[in-house]
Amino acid sequence: MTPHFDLAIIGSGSGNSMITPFWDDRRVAIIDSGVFGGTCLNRGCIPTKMFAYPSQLAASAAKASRLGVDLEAHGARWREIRDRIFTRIDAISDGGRRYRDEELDNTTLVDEEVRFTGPKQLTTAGGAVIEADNIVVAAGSRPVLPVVPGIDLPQVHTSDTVMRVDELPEKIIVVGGGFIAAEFASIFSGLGSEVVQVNRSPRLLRSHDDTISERFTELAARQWDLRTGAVLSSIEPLTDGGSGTGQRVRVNFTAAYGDQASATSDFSEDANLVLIAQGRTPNTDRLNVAAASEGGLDVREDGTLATDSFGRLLSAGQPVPGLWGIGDVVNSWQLKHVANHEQRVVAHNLEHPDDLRSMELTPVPSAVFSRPQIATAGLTEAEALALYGADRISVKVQDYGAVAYGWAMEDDHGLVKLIAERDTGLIVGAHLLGEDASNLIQPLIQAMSFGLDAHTMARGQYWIHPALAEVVENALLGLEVPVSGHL
Ligand SMILES: Cc1cc2nc3c(=O)[nH]c(=O)nc-3n(C[C@H](O)[C@H](O)[C@H](O)COP(=O)(O)OP(=O)(O)OC[C@H]3O[C@@H](n4cnc5c(N)ncnc54)[C@H](O)[C@@H]3O)c2cc1C
Ligand SMILES: NC(=O)c1ccc[n+]([C@@H]2O[C@H](COP(=O)([O-])OP(=O)(O)OC[C@H]3O[C@@H](n4cnc5c(N)ncnc54)[C@H](O)[C@@H]3O)[C@@H](O)[C@H]2O)c1
Repeated sequence: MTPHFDLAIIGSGSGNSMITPFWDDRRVAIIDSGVFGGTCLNRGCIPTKMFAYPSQLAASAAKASRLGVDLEAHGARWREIRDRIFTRIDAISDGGRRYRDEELDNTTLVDEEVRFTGPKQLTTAGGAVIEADNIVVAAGSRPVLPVVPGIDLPQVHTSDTVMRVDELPEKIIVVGGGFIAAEFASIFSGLGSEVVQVNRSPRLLRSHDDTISERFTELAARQWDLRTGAVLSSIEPLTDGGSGTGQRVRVNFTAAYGDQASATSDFSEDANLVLIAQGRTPNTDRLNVAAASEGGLDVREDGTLATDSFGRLLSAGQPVPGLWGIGDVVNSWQLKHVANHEQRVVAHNLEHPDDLRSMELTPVPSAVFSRPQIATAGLTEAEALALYGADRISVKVQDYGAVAYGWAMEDDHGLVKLIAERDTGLIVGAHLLGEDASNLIQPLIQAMSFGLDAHTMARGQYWIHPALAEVVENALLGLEVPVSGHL
């Protein structure tokens, strides 16, 4: 007999948190053909930050000498760092898997690839059919690999595998200029690898505000070998072996803009390891969504599945009863805190069909845990200019180096850039680059989320003196916006 569930969830990342106490007396299938716990836990947010922190410590030696302190980094014990990180992570993944598989009576773990074979019907790779009244698609995304000769060589990695290699690579080539490339170039250069980063466009982190993107590109070029205006064309094994960690590869790049104004010409670099970081694609194509409803599910141009604001999957623009979507497979933010919010909303909506709630949180913030860190929320200056026009916004760039704690740090690069509506003082964009940017931005996210205007935020509370947060206070005070009653 075909097993029938009240709820089936495809994906054990954010999908695993869908199983609230409401389901205790109901039958739930949690389906994942990969490692239990999904991307963030096993190969995403968490291990990367666990590598970023020791890397930052190693890199602090150079910073310290500017302040008259002689520190020396004697190298990083890669295997020890790797094993500390994954001993912890693998135990969490194994524990979560065991809990769902063995300890709970109401949940069934299906560790196979599934695809839709009918409305509310899934079939596993092994041919087992599963039916469920409700299906939540939380199938995530995966790295995009360019189709070039040599891409299958064992020296070529993505973020899925690079954190588990046996040796710290002597030399690594990072291909790409987004979040993942920025974080791994920072991690490996901090730990002592020679890093060459190659990006197609002249600027790194191009989706960020121009001031941030320009400053980060400049700082990256000071810390590792940055080449821009080039694309990967092929990778070939080198027969002479090379020193250090196994056989090296030769990585060939072509000038991205042909004969045009680019200063770059074709070039090759040898390395022990190549990291491809050219974006992630939603796992929609693994699901056979054409069979999920009459007429199939709606797929957006970027490959994500379309949902309404309640998280219901759509077919011809209409919600399909019982089908829901969360996370990277439905939104292009590809951020864990966004997936978590969507999960909470859909969990509520499944439990309360007569009181549906919308995904409502704005703005969506993010941080790049690179060296230096970057944090952002809301509109870039270019977006604000296009939306409001120059005379309706005020922009302030405040350097870390201009506040007391910045003097203590002898900071020469950190900045806070704020964009606000001139007539209301509401903050519409916040962009930070520098020490602890991922934490410093949080009060700005709070103000933007709750509609607090810039002057009230600056003068309606104490700012601890002389904490680094004064850089945010000063940026707020530098905006040309209405003055509140606070002194
Ligand atoms: C290197 C890296 C660093 C990151 N750092 C951060 C960060 O610092 N902060 C942040 O907010 N975000 C970060 N992210 C993004 C974050 O990890 C993702 O947004 C988040 O994990 C997405 O969760 P999800 O539940 O949508 O999908 P996932 O966690 O990817 O879960 C999807 C699961 O579905 C399974 N699956 C897919 N298709 C099928 C199928 N057909 N059958 C069976 N199983 C299937 C997969 O095996 C997978 O386990 C990072 C990502 C990467 C790659
Ligand atoms: N700290 C974080 O929150 C964090 C960290 C890592 C990843 N993530 C999430 O994962 C997503 C994926 O990260 P990512 O760095 O792979 O993607 P990304 O979109 O941030 O960057 C992709 C890079 O690849 C380049 N690229 C794309 N196609 C190319 C092509 N054909 N040829 C040459 N270059 C090309 C782009 O120009 C860009 O520089 C991010 O968008 C982010 O949402 C978040």
